[in-house]
Amino acid sequence: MAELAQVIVDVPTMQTDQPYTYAIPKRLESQIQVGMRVIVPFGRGKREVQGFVVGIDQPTEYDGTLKSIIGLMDLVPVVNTELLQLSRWMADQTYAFWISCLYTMLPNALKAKSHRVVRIVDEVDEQTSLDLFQGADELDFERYQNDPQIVSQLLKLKRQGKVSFEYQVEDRARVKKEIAIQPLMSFEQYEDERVGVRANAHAQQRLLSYLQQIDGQKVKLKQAEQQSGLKAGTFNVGEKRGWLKKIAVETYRTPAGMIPDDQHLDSPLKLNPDQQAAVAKIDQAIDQAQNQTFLLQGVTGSGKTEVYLQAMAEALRQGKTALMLVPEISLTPQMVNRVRRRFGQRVAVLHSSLSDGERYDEWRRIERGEAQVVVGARSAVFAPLENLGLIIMDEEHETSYKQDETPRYHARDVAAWRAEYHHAPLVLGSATPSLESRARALAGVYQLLRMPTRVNQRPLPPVEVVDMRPEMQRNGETNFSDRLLNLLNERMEKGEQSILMLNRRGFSSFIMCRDCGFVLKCPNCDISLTLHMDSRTMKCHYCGHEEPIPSICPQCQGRHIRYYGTGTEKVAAELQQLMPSARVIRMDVDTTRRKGMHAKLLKEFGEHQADILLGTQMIAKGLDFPNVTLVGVLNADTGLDLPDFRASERTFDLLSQVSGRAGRADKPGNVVIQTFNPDNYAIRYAQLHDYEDFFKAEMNIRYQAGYPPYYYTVRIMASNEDERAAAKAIYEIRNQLSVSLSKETVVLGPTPRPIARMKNRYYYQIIVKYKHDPKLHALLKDIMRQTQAKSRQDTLVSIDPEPQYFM
Ligand SMILES: Nc1ncnc2c1ncn2[C@@H]1O[C@H](COP(=O)(O)OP(=O)(O)OP(=O)(O)O)[C@@H](O)[C@H]1O
Ligand SMILES: [Zn+2]
Repeated sequence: MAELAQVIVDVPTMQTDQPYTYAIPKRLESQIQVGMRVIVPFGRGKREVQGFVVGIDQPTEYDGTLKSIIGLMDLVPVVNTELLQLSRWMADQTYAFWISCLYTMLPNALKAKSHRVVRIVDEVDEQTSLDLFQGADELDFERYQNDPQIVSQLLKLKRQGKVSFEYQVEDRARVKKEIAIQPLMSFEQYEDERVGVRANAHAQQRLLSYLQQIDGQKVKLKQAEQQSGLKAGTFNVGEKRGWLKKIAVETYRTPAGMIPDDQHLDSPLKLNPDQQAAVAKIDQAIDQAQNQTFLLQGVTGSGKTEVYLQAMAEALRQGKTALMLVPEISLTPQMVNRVRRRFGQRVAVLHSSLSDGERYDEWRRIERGEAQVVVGARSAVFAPLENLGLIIMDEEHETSYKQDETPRYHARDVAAWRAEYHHAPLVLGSATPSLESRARALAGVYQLLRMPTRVNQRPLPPVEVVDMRPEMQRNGETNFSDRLLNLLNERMEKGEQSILMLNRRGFSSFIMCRDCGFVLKCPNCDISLTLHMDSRTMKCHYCGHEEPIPSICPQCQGRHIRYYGTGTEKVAAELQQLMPSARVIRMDVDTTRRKGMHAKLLKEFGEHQADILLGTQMIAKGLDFPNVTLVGVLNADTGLDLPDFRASERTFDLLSQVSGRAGRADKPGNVVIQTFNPDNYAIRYAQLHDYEDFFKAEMNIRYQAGYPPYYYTVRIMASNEDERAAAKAIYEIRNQLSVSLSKETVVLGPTPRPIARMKNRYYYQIIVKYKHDPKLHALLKDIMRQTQAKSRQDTLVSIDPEPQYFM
């Protein structure tokens, strides 16, 4: 008789994308659990790979031919039952390997081949310490994992809280330690010591009474120094005299910013009737554990955040946990701070600019149940929260919720899956919902909650559209219309602030030779190089290729090279010339590259250290500054010409979002939108703050053209360094599809992808549009399987369900 485990191995190919059966050695039988990582032999030779245990079978008779698991990587599962199921569903939905989905859910620190150590975190008796740890305070678990006696001893110590198990990938992913002091004597013993110490040795006397005061508890040294007002040296003396001992205790790295302590939290605001109605509906769903999806459609400044916060509070009151997703969290420090100020220590924050160590610490706080509220960007949707009572997705229309590499999941779908698993409501919030979500609300699949007015009946700011064509004729090339400049000056005189946005969507600065028209392109990709003034180079945004800015045209040797496109730098320079006394903060990828810069610049602006905040799209979202009464969009139309059916929707969203930053408090606001397409419908409806009519117009266009939400879409791409091979592969796929798909399904292409060459590979694509095609899913899985099997041909095939971009 033997127990068998089902293991998904870390060999991401189609052939291995299924559980393999391994025998569980006797010594591991009592410890192994589903969701743990293991080391197993794989393939011929002595190759050892990592894997995840995804199932353990009933003991069976077996003939001894199976390979055995070599060792355990974990003592507790790193993936719980829910996430394991989710990973499997996700692999199926996104045409990705199961193993890739499993790793996607884990923090980096647990991804690479990790190394485990066992550390003493609390006193263990001397014998154990000598026997097991040989007097040191940590041991290398790798060396002992196959010794059942040692393992069981360690497990016992772990249960007693005396040792911790840690995964080490690199130093930065280590558990962080801090020195603490541990009093060694009783109150009376300290009393006796005091008598022995000279009365004028004030510091030592103070230390003794401090030690009495903390009553046997260990206190972090830094904190002890603060509380007692004593210097580190005094604690050293105390240690020599045997009054205390220094120990290392585990601490968490807290990402950016202080967490307020629980006495200084914000209290909830008094809700207005719309907010109240929304919160009541959501609370009811939480209380009754109803898996309902709500679409909270509230104009900018309608107080959606307060609705989120109060609904999350309800989930906590019910003893449940809450997950809040926000797009690109580093761009919304204000939002994170509001959540932290409301829930304090119970909040964990997850986002991409955390270091691996910080992320790992936050993950552990969640996994251990110490944090019950999680705020984070896309991948936070996998936060190992148990007992979820509510999931919120703010700005649900944002494309950053879709991952554009494998596994190509959309966080909205994953959130919906988890909400269903936990019988919890899901709240999708936006001022400008995606057409897909709004259509679902219309069909009654989602429940629509509306907040059509701003808090306290403040008006939405009037929006003026300025046609830049006559402006240019009058004033020559400029980024500032007379109207915008007048308003900017007026605001400055009144001591009010302005936000200016330079729309960089689908747009880059490039150079062109005026004599021959030559444009400098990337040698590896089918795209022009972007000018970067800060590093004085031309860069490719796809492959990273970099070269100096040419002063002579490489084609005709002419000297008339011109810079096209407008960067924030150039606009800032023009602004400084037009308004010499204005204090301007510039915010773009260059000025915010360093960690924490984004938050710092926003803080400065919030403290009115500048009159104007000039930035790219990154300033459009979520900012709430009461003193901002003017928003200017310098170029509204740059995104409109992209070969993408969502171009108008994105432009409308962006303009609505950024307009919403003006006049949010008592002072009324104004918005100026500069454009070369003043009659474009996306711009006109944004001017009128008219989501409803934009929705109708855009739905009509989508209907005519057969695009989402009337159809679902899948993009299939094939790439190869050899262009003909890529084309051949995509035609084969096309043929295969056309044989078996339903009549209603439309296959567009094959065509070269709009950016046809990238990193020296040629790309071809097919777009499949379908309404209901029962065979498609299986067919696509087949295609995936076949193309993977033929991998020696060097053709890569990817399948992207509901792509957000078609470039
Ligand atoms: N019930 C309330 N009473 C008073 N002030 C409120 C109330 N609800 C929200 N506010 C305030 O109104 C402002 C706007 O609210 P909030 O930022 O939540 O809006 P929002 O709908 O999330 O906006 P956006 O979509 O533009 O980010 C905030 O300063 C918030 O503190
Ligand atoms: Zn390139």
